[in-house]
Amino acid sequence: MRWGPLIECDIRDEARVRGALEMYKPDLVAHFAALAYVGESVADPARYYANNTAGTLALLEAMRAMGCLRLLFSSTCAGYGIPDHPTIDEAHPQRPINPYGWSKMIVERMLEDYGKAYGIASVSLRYFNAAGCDPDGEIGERHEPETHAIPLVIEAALDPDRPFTLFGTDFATPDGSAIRDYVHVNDLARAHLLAGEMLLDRAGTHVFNLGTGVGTSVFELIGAVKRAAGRDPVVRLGPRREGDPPVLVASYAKAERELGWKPQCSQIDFIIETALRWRERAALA
Ligand SMILES: O=c1ccn([C@@H]2O[C@H](COP(=O)(O)OP(=O)(O)O[C@H]3O[C@H](CO)[C@H](O)[C@H](O)[C@H]3O)[C@@H](O)[C@H]2O)c(=O)[nH]1
Repeated sequence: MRWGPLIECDIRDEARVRGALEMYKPDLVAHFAALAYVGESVADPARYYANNTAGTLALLEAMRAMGCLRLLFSSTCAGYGIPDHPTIDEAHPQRPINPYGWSKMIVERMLEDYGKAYGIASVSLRYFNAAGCDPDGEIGERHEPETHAIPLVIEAALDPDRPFTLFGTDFATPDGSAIRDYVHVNDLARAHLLAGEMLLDRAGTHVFNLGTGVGTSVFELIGAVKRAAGRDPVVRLGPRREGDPPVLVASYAKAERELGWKPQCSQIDFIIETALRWRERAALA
């Protein structure tokens, strides 16, 4: 498949999106961008509903108007809320516990309805914890402000003046810290290619978990950074962050069965190694 241009624009600007669709006449649209900070969504839900939910609605309307009827949507595991059991498949009920999760779950609902009423075919990819960087150290994540655990633990290992605050040590997990399923961005990228191929000849509304089936606690993350950086990150123990579920781990069996996808480079040590390489390179730039 040939992938078209990456267009950076406010998707709420329907006229601009229509213009881009008019110019490129794509067979499908992949919509990656979103606000994705759990804590921020609790403090400022309006931004999340405006960007993630209303923005995707405007995008869908532009697509419908221009006759582009396939969408690849970056969704999230945050829709699962507090899971009933440790490893979750796509049939697990969706009941988010933060506005971020709701803002995306509503889009998934819209996609069902748009599929039935207007024939929009879609794949929602429910990312678990997207992590790691391009192994060459050329592409990585930089958020302002940074809120994600991996870059912050790395920062705390490299700069003792920027300690890492661990949010919650009283979860019902073996070491008391929250468990997440970290999946390397290159594995996520490959899933998009496969899902895009699938959408070209399959109608309907589809959802897939993208995770590894392996959970890593925040304490284990700190241990992995210590191994990679050769230094102890400075850590402070803090209270839980509002909206944080204790455990989120994916079953990716459906993606394996229907997309032929499985994680290939999401071992936690590799994720940390690539994130550290990117951070060191970015510091030199
Ligand atoms: O300074 C920090 C930052 C994070 N954490 C902990 O580290 C874990 C991972 O936190 P991140 O902020 O890195 O990631 P989240 O799990 O909050 O968020 C991720 O998972 C969400 C679902 O809950 C969404 O999918 C979201 O897009 C994705 O970034 C959590 O237990 C969090 O409490 C800390 O202890 N201290």
